Amino acid sequence: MTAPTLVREAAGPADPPRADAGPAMSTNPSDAAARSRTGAPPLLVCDRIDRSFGGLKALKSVSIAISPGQIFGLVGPNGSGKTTMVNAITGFYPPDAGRVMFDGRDLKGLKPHRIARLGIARTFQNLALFRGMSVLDNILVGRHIHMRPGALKSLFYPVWARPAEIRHRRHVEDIIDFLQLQDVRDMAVEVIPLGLQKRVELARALAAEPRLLVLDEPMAGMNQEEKEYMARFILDARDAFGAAVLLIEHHMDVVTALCDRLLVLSYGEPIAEGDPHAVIAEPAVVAAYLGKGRTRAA
Ligand SMILES: Nc1ncnc2c1ncn2[C@@H]1O[C@H](COP(=O)(O)OP(=O)(O)OP(=O)(O)O)[C@@H](O)[C@H]1O
Repeated sequence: MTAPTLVREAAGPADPPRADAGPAMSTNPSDAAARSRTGAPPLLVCDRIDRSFGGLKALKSVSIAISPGQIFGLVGPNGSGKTTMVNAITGFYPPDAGRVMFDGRDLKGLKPHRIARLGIARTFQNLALFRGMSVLDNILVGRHIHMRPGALKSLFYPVWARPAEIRHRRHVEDIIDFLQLQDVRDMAVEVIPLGLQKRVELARALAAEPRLLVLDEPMAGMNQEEKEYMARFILDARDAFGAAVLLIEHHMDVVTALCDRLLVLSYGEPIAEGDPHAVIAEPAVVAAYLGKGRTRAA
């Protein structure tokens, strides 16, 4: 198998605008930016999110808008608040202030599993796979949000559940083919290389059929070839499934190659947003990465 090259592909197809979509928050500049790329209203809008841990302000008025089919990069030095932002969106650490709207719906008060059911799937910075389970079974876990057997259905398990189970397995097999995991599908997940484990996490997220895919450092610890495969799979996933992607990544070559738009955080604050190539050249961004020019404010 030849490694795909890490090149920017033409933007993928956007979902047609949904008549009922789009929160009424068009004053947000990110919102306008998201809309301008595809013409579709944003799928995700985070409006001035704050989040503290004790006296530490991990996020200070962070706004994001992502439209269907867009790959949005979120970068920043270690501890700048990227994972906290992911946790605010996915319901693990609800914001102290600000709103998260997904497809026009306010996510306030919703638990992570309810948010997942609305169509947001994530991968974790540190792998969160089930050791002792096969690759196939780990990916099947991603289908659980679509498995809701009622008491009556359970009573007639063979009649109701079998066809559903076959459907779920077929969907998972398609994803295994899509991500080229056939050779390891029956292996215990902990014995396969890290690069493939990361791919299994992506597969599990895709199994949920998300409309927004949140990828927290999907290439951490990978060598160049593995990074190039993963980059190709992210682009293909966006194109094949029409999902929007929020990508957190430290590798700048990846970010500039994949992302349509980039937001940089430093000490929990947005310091630059826009075209990835332009953003990473901004003096404030260079200074943040070199650790110059700012002192941490609590
Ligand atoms: N559960 C928590 N309790 C206390 N502090 C936390 C918690 N989660 C995050 N923080 C703090 O919030 C700040 C932002 O952390 P976060 O993990 O969001 O940064 P990050 O940009 O994702 O960093 P990295 O690139 O190292 O993963 C850090 O100072 C971190 O120590």
